[in-house]
Amino acid sequence: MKAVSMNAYQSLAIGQPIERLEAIPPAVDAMVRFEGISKTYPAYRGKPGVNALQNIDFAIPRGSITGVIGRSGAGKSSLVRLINGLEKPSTGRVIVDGSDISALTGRALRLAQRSIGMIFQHFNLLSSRTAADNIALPLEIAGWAKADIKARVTELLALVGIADKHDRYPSELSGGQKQRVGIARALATRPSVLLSDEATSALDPQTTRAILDLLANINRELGVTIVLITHEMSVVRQLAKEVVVLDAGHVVESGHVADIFTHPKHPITQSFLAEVIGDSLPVSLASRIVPGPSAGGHAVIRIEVRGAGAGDTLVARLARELGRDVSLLSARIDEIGGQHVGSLVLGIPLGVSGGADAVTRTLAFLSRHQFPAEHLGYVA
Ligand SMILES: Nc1ncnc2c1ncn2[C@@H]1O[C@H](COP(=O)(O)OP(=O)(O)OP(=O)(O)O)[C@@H](O)[C@H]1O
Repeated sequence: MKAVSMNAYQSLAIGQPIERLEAIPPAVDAMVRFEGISKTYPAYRGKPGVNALQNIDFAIPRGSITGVIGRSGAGKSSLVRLINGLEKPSTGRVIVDGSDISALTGRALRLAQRSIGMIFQHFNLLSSRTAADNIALPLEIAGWAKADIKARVTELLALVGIADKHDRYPSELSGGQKQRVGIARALATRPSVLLSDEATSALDPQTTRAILDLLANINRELGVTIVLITHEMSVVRQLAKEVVVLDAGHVVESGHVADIFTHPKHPITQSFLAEVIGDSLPVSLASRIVPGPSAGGHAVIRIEVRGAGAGDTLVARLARELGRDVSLLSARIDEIGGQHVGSLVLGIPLGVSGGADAVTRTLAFLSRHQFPAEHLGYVA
C-alpha cells in the first residue's frame, strides 16, 4: 500500500476519491510543489488562447521566503492562483503541504484554502467594516465562536502593530496600516502559507520597508512559508532567501537568491540585477572616455564584483601589483543575500610612455584572481 500523507485538511477531505490522496508522494521539505504544470487559458470571443505557464517544476521550501519575480505577463498571478486553488492547471498538479490542491473541489478545497492566506496590492478590505471586523471575516466564515473571534482579532491587531486601530474604517487608515489589516486578516486562520501578490507595489519605499520587515518577523516567529510575487528586484533582495525567475510562462532560473544574483545566467535575471546595481557609467565619466590612449592619461577598466567581501582589498592589491596608484572612477556595490554584487570602474595611470603594458598587466592580474573585467577605453 502506498503511503498516505495526512495533514489537517487532508484528513477533512472526506468525499475526495481516495486514490487521489494515496497518489501524493510524501513532501518532506517542500511546502508547495509544482509538478509538470502548464496553464492554458482557452480562446474566448475571438481572442486567441494563452499559454500562461509551461513546464513548471519547482518546489518552495517549507518555512522559506521565496520570491517569484517576473515582468508583466510572465505568469506570476496565474502561478499564485494555482497555489490557492482559484485556478486549475491544464496539466500537472500543485501539492500544497502534502495535498494535491489542484484535485480538490467544494468543501475540501475551501478547507484547504484556510491554510493559505493571501495579501494583495490594493489590500481588498471591505470599506463598510472596521479594521477589527475585516480581520474577523475569515473567522466568521470558518464558524468561530464570537468570544474566540474577539480574542484572536485583538491578538492579530497587536501582532501587526496596529492595536490602536481596532475601530477604524479603511478610509481612516494609511496604505501601510491597510496592508497591516490585510496581513492580520490573511493570518487569522493560522495558515501555513502566506501568498503576497505585489503587496507593497502601491506603497512608498519607507512603508514598503516596514511591511517587508513585518513579513520577515512573521516568517521567523510563526514559521509561515511566504511566497512573494513581485516585479520588483528590491523586494526580492530585501526579503527573499529563495527566488524563482519567471519569463513568458517559463521558470528561467531558480535557487538561492545569493547564487542566482551573483551569477545571473538568463538575460531577464541580468536585467533585474541591473535595476539594483546599474550597468551604466556616470554620464560625467562616460562622456570623457575615448578609444585611444594619451600620455599621462588613464586606461578605464570596469570590474565585476561578485561574492562576500570580494572587492574589499582589490584596489590596494592591484596598485601593489602595478607599482603605481590606481584611481577609483566609479563604484556601485550592493549586498544581495549576504553577497556583494556590483562593479568598480578603475583608472589605471598610463605614465609618460602611454603604456599599453599597464592595461595588459591589469587584465592579467584580474583574470588570475577571477574578476571578470572589461577595458572600456581611456580618459585624459
Ligand atoms: N483569466 C485569463 N484569461 C485569459 N488570459 C489570461 C487570464 N489571466 C491571465 N491571462 C494571460 O496569461 C498571461 C500571464 O498572465 P498573469 O496575470 O499570470 O501574469 P503576471 O506575471 O501576473 O502579469 P502582471 O504582473 O501584469 O499581473 C498573460 O498573457 C495574460 O494576459
